[in-house]
Amino acid sequence: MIFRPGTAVWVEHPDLAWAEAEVVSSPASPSSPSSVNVVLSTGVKAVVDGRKVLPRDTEADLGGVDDMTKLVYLHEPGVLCNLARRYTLNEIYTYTGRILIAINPFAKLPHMYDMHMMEQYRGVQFGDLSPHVFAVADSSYRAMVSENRSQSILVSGESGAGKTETTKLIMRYLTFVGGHATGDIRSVEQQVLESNPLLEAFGNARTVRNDNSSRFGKFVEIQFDKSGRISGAAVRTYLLELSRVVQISEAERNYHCFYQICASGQDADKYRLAHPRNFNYLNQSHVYELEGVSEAEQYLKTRRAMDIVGICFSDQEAIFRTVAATLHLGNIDFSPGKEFDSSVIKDEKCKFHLQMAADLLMVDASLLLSTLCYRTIKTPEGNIVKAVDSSAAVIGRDTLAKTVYARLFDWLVDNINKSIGQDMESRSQIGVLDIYGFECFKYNRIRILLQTSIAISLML
Ligand SMILES: Nc1ncnc2c1ncn2[C@@H]1O[C@H](COP(=O)(O)OP(=O)(O)OP(=O)(O)O)[C@@H](O)[C@H]1O
Repeated sequence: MIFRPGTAVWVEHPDLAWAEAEVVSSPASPSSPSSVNVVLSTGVKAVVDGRKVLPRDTEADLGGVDDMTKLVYLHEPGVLCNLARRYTLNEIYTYTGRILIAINPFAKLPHMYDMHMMEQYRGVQFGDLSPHVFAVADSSYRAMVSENRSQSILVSGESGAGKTETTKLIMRYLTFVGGHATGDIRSVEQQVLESNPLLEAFGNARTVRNDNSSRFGKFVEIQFDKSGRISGAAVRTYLLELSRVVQISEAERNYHCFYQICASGQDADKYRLAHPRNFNYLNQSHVYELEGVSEAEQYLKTRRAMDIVGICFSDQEAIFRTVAATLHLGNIDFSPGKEFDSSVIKDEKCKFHLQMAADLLMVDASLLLSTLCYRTIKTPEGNIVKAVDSSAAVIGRDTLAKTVYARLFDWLVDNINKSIGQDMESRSQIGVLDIYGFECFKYNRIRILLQTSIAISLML
């Protein structure tokens, strides 16, 4: 693009992402035909790559526009500048056509979500009022009723962007407009929310961006009868990040339940647990505590959530036995055996953890050990038992820990659904997909690459 001198432009900036500038001359020199001489709004002169210069609308409203399709230039700096202008005025929501962009306010805004606000958005045409998450929920509800078709709302964004909070707000609004068919005092929203501490204890962890990051995808399905009243709900979870059970990066943590059980006092003693620094699955990062969080209190909260969901005492005991067993399992280490490519348990300490893991899982300790140190290969002539080296034994141990944890999580979700009450014959549903947040690191692991590509393909 050729820019005439005096043209208002955006130029890429290492700290600000984009900076306001004005073209002085273009091209800067015959030897570099694509570069442009600009002067930034700070007065600094610069020569920039003309391919990274974008036009700027000098007449744009200083308060921003509520729908970005109204922008003269719908490019990255235009969008960012508009969102920033609105955010300065405490407008955290902006539309781009039917898409709602929400900026995390990191502050409580009760007036934004109270009953009065819900009344205001009820039945109002999308776009008639200021952008709001209730407008999205309302238009979805009305489309479901008038078209008699199920709807879904996709909530996506970076880790810590506010997806889970937004999902809760959508549920609150749907409960408000949909009521409950059976007149149950505990609303579906309440029931789904009451199960949250439980899901969070087992499926949330600290990441670099969020102390309470959901490490699983969640599809909350609100079911409606033919008159548009809520008749049930279900929570479907998927893609729990299992690698976290056995491997964590510095500054992150494993799932909350592990720290909670270590701080549970008598229960921790019963399961022969100690401070998290003593367990291989927890001490790969040195973050053991979260600011303002008492793990002992959280443990009681998780127990209470289990009571609410209707998990009986003996099942609760079995759940925490499994969690404790996972920690002991992670402390079983191996040394090379006498024979080539074989392994043996490393020392007395490891033998203690093996015995504990076996007792808690209610399996035979020597059988557990041989399962980890040997592999059975099925052949047409019969089974061949082959020893494995110590690194393969460690992989086997970690796979076992991840599998046990995955089964435990699925079992919990099944119980939550039984407690909430699904309507198998519902007429239509509104599904809210809270896809788990992607993270941007300098070097992204394959998991993050896959997560991000799923999030992007769902958005398209
Ligand atoms: N609308 C909002 N109003 C007030 N605070 C908010 C809002 N949205 C998010 N927050 C704040 O941001 C924090 C992180 O939000 P949330 O847990 O919803 O992020 P997330 O996108 O679900 O993250 P992750 O993908 O890591 O699970 C919340 O604990 C809350 O403090």
